[in-house]
Amino acid sequence: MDHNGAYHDEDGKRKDMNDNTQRSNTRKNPSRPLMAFTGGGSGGHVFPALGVLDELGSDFSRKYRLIWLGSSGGIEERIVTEQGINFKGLPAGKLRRYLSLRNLFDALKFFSGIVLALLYFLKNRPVLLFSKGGFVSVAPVIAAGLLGIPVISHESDVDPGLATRINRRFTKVQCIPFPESARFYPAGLRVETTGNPVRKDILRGERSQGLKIAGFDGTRPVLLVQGGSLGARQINSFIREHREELLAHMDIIHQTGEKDSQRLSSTEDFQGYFARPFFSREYPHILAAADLVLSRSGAGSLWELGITGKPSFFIPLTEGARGDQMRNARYAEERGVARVFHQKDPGCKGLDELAGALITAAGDAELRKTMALPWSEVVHPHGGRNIAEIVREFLPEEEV
Ligand SMILES: CC(=O)N[C@H]1[C@@H](OP(=O)(O)OP(=O)(O)OC[C@H]2O[C@@H](n3ccc(=O)[nH]c3=O)[C@H](O)[C@@H]2O)O[C@H](CO)[C@@H](O)[C@@H]1O
Repeated sequence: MDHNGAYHDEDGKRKDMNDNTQRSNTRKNPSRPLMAFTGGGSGGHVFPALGVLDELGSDFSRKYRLIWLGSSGGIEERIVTEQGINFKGLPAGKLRRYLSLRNLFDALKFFSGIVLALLYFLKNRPVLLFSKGGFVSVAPVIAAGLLGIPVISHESDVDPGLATRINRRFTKVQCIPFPESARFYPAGLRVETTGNPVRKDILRGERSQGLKIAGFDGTRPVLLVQGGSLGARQINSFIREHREELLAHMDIIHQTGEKDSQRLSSTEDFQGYFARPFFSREYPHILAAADLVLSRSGAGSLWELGITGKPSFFIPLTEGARGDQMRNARYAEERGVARVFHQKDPGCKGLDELAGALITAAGDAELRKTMALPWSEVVHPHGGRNIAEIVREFLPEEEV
């Protein structure tokens, strides 16, 4: 990729950043060494790896074939193939924390995932496996560990998820977001505080483009409401309840997720309200148009809102989750860059205070500036570069 953000294909032809084949690696050339990636279950387990690939650059994509091992039909398959990266689907169950007959089927899927990954690796011998976590990553990581293929693992959250905890036995280097996260890993494992990688497109969004997509004229402050890669029912209910009150003070762009999109976008005739299930290539422009953001506190969103300096209001996902989003959100709030709201957690402001807080911030540009300023002390844009340096340590010398 050159400094203008354009890529060059194998014949040296320049490609625009909006070209779907920008990371194109689908041309088969078996003589090139293979680098494998794994992870999935949500966008948060895929998008950060694109930030690492951006830093490895077009030279790397010319010299290496890339393969992503994920669950067939999962969100990772769509994101990765959209980026022109080869995808291999593996059977992957869910890791449930309760008894269910489905656990038996999922255990079978899990073991067949290990066998399939072993067979794939034996045949194709990748030089390295980069794991972005999520349960689907466990089988390939175990297979790589058994075959002595080096594994670099990256965890985006303050504390590791179950997949990362299992994977660390097979991992050569564990990359973490914050220095405070190191305490969750055993002594003897090489742990590197790299930060979280963010895909470069995120910094290339244009406000005017975002306003155009939403059909807004930019005279009123814009609130972006987003629920992570899958949408968020609780946030959607909040917006349904308070939409008219909020629309009296601001325009709203709302990423609803697929499940709620019908219910919310059927009422799209509200003036100043624009809803879509998911923003794909437009997302950086949509983010650039936002003056303030109401969001889940997945680690991916947290870093992207941070490096683009957005005043942020979080409703962490807690139902059925291990509490990672609450810890991410609190980490940001303690450092003064976000406000955290929750229905049940007594340590947070209640949702009944949220509409008022958003209206106050929308009407006060100085307050928004004060809220956004300390972000640069919490996150940084070098996560991808830091991880790319570690990746290079493991590549055969003549290929780097
Ligand atoms: C339900 C679940 O397990 N959530 C986890 C998941 O978050 P999840 O994937 O839901 O959310 P994240 O905030 O981490 O990532 C969302 C990603 O989606 C992208 N985006 C979002 C909206 C949109 O319209 N278009 C778009 O491209 C954002 O740019 C971002 O990169 O992984 C995170 C990182 O491991 C964890 O912290 C979360 O706890």
